[in-house]
Amino acid sequence: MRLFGSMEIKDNQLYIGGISSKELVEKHGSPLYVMDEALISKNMETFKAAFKSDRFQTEVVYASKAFLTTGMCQIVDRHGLSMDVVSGGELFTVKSAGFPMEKVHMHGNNKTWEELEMCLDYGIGEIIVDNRDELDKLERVCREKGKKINVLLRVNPGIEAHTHEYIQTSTYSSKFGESIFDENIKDIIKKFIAAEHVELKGFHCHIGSQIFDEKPFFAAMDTMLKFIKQMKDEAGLDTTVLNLGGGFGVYYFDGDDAVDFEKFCKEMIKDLESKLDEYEIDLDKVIIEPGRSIVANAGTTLYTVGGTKVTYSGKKYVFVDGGMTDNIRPALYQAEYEGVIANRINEKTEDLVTVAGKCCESGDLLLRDVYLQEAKEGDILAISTTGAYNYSMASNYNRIRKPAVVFVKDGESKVAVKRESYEDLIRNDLKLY
Ligand SMILES: Cc1ncc(COP(=O)(O)O)c(C=O)c1O
Ligand SMILES: N[C@@H](CCCC[NH3+])C(=O)O
Repeated sequence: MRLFGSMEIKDNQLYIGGISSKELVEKHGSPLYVMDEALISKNMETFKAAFKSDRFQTEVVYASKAFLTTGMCQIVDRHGLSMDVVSGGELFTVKSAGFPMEKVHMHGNNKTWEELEMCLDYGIGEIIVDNRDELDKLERVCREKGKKINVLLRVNPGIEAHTHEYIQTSTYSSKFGESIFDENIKDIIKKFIAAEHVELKGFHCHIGSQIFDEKPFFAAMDTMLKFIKQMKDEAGLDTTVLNLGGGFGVYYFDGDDAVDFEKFCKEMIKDLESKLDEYEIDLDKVIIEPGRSIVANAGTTLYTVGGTKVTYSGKKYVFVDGGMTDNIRPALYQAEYEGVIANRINEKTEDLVTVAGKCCESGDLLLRDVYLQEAKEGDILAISTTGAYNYSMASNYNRIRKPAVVFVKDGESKVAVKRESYEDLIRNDLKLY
């Protein structure tokens, strides 16, 4: 298993943030989401330092869908990043954490009336409007409240990125945004420009997630710049902000060629600057929205092994006390991960096993056909790179209690989310009779 951030091996054990896996599980129980705070901070600072230009303002917006808790909002705030939210729930969390509302960007392809009202009541910085109908909705809410709001229009530049089809967002049939190839696009932009309560600041695009190949990002950027020029010339677009979204691929398992985001951001800025000259346009601000690349490698899930089984066909399973309820990604995207027996990490990895969770689904598999140290009941299994889209996509299936989340740093662990209790499971249930 590749080690990230503060991970180290001492006394035959995996340590994260200066604490052994055994101590973490003894103190906080299992399964346990462990977040390496120093690595999250480092990633944020890297993005901030690398995504800078003398030519235009830049803004790094953390895509909170990847992982959001109140404590995470505090970390994002400490590092001066902005925040992208896509629902009333994310927005409420961010507001309740005391995060500055002017740095919040609201997304979503189907914002409800209630969510649009929240955006205006909370005074958020910007709404990314998904489509022409949403503009009408937003105008109505603004009119009723006597308020104005800055917006970007999400457009689809039609760039196919090589990633799982479920997480591509810029194919011609994607549900997100208005296509730049729509025959009415000029009129749509004019409608935005003419809108009384809405200030169109520019455009947003996001081509997908977990993308390794850098070419589609550059292609999207180029297409967007040409589109901006066209809209300036043909639709009278004035000030311009360009938000290029997120999607930078990270390492999960052997063979993944992660985007070096420091180098990539610098190249992106250089390319943008030279294209602005080439196309004779100016941008006021360029924004990126990394989610996964900030938190994925900083997360490790610790499980307790309940036992093993060899099937009639000879397949060996290791059973753990979590599964698809805390990590849906293998079942949803056939995602692959790396794992180790964290309390005997130096032992040889000679046992070919599949790690299964405890849900009533044959597809509830966390690691498929991997070599591990020989696992026994009571061992701790660590799976790395679970910081993004694990906790945030956790489910209620089989009423398995959701794990606690702890942040670790310099030998200290802080609980960021308490483990769900049995009482929590029925807290909102009402008897019908
Ligand atoms: C609009 C938007 N911005 C940013 C992101 C973050 O993407 P990632 O976590 O891959 O960086 C997403 C998710 O794919 C998204 O839909
Ligand atoms: N949830 C997805 C990615 C979607 C990103 C948000 N648009 C994942 O786990 O990889």
